[in-house]
Amino acid sequence: MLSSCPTGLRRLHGVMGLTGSRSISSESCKTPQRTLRHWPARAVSPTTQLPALLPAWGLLAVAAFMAMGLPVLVVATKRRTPTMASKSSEREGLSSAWRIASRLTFGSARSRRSFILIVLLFISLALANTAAVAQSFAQRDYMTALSQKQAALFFNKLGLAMVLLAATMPFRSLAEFAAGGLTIVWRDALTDGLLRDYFRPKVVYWLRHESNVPDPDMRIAVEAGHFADMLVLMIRDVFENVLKLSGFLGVMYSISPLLCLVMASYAAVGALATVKFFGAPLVRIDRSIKSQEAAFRKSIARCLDRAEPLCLCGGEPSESAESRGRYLKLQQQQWARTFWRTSLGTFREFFSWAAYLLPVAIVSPLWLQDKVPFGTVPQAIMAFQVSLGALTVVVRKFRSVSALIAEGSRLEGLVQALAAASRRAQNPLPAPEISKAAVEVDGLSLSLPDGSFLYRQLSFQLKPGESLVVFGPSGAGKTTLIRALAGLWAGGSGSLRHTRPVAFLPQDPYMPEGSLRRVLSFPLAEHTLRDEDILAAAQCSCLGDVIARHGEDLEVVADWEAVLSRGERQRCAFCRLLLLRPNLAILDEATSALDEPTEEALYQQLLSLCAGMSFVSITHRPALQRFHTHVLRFEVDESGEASGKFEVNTAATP
Ligand SMILES: Nc1ncnc2c1ncn2[C@@H]1O[C@H](COP(=O)(O)OP(=O)(O)OP(=O)(O)O)[C@@H](O)[C@H]1O
Repeated sequence: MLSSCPTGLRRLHGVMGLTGSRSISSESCKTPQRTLRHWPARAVSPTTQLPALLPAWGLLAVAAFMAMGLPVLVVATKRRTPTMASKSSEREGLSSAWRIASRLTFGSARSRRSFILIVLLFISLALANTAAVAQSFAQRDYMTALSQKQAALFFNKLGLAMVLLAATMPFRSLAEFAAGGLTIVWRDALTDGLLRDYFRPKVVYWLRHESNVPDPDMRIAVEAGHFADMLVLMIRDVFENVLKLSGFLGVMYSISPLLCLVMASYAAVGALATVKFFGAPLVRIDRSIKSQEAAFRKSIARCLDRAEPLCLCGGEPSESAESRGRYLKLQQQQWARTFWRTSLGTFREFFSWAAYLLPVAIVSPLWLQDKVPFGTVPQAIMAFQVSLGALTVVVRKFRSVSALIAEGSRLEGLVQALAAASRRAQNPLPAPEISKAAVEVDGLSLSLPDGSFLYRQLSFQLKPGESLVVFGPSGAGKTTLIRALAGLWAGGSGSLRHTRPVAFLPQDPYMPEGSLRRVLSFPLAEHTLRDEDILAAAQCSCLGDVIARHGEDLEVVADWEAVLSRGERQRCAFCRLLLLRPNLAILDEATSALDEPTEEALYQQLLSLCAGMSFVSITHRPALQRFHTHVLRFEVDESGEASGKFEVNTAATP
């Protein structure tokens, strides 16, 4: 039966594995023999089918490389001239997106799940596409039957086409499910990795101070999800197109090798033109729009965060002008993108319309010369369109490709910045070490980023249980000393050692979101503490009125940053200190917003409840001196450099 089929069709049987005697296509082979007088029946044995298809596959490889690989290489290897921007941690182009994508697939804890879902996606798409190719044969047959007015054969083949169409549905649903699952797994892997790096000790500090990534929140919370979404869509497209290509290229080659060659050249020219002329500008503009959108959003969010001081100083008009300016910059880029997208769209439109005429021009003469049945003409058009579509996926999806590359490079920029911040956090200068003494500072010199020194050769020592008050003019470097003790400074030399655990209380304490219990016990795990201990510590921190106002309910939730006064926030931090009871407490103007009697009451509590604990206080209030055993006094000379004088406090309260 096969030997009587047309050569090309038999070749396709080999490719599609449809060589069974009752297969759809072998059925269809009978029809033309019965109905078409001039259809040549060239006999080719099944064993020669694969070698005969080698030219088609060679052509496919070259065409696929030219249409997909080469343009992608052009974008990936495109480098900007070295500028300040290109020195940034933002990695450019496809290589960044690729690094992120490959980490998701191979380097994450979820790679097994990803692999299973990718295989499921591939198999379901392969089955759906096999059904689609088989359907194209049924279509050819019913069109031929229609042209020859063979009603019975027409309805028979039409029914077969409908069955095949229905068969693709479950495979399509399965592919949809696998793609959805893969998006979730990849977003999870990406978000998890970024969050873990973001919340490593002290990383956010260095990210804020030394990186040029102004919007990590946006990248983690929004763009990671979007990137995973687009990446899965892209992979699905590539799978689908490769499968279509392998199915329909065989069909096309069986009809006319010339058609195959024309299609491959046409696709290669189209894809190269797209990437060469539209690629680089669109990727660059997309990335710039992302950054400007983030800056615009941040300028609005900042005003909400600092609503009270902004309203009090009447800064709305000024901030409005600032935000408007950022928006106008964004708008300029949006116009540029619209221009490039319009040009790309026009090119694509022209490209696809011209593609309709080519198969008609090549295959119609064959039918007119009775070399092929009529159904071959629509089949060739369909195969040409599908194969061309597959080869020009870069052309058709270039908007998504450029957005994917832009977001991939921004995420890679964040990954790089987090890695740099993490290295910085592990290597502060000077690096604080653990000591048995409360604090030991020996020959400490701290410098600013411009290389100038705040002070040099500072030395002092505090034994366990001793305390130190630090005085000095504004800008002398008192807080910088605290930063160095916390490992948050990167300019200096000398030795810096202190006992652990240590608690730092800044002037403006961190207020977490959540319940009053969390605010009073942060960063301790709040549910490991008993209510009565938290309430007692709050009472000792002069927070009785705040607790009473909330009905002594520790579960009450509010925007504590906005609800509590600065003095109340400072008292919350004091409450945490009483619960934590570390070996060393460092208070940087931690009671500056309190009235003097409350401040003194808190220090009294510190001395009585935390006996044996050492503490260092930075303050501008001389009245606090009596609660400390030692004093460090900074003075600044004419050159702007400070020097510190350390002495025992003879006026300390016993
Ligand atoms: N990251 C930084 N980059 C550049 N200069 C900095 C940085 N951090 C601090 N400085 C400068 O270092 C100096 C010391 O700052 P620091 O905050 O230690 O002063 P201070 O003595 O605590 O002042 P105040 O009493 O006003 O709080 C200031 O002139 C400040 O501008």
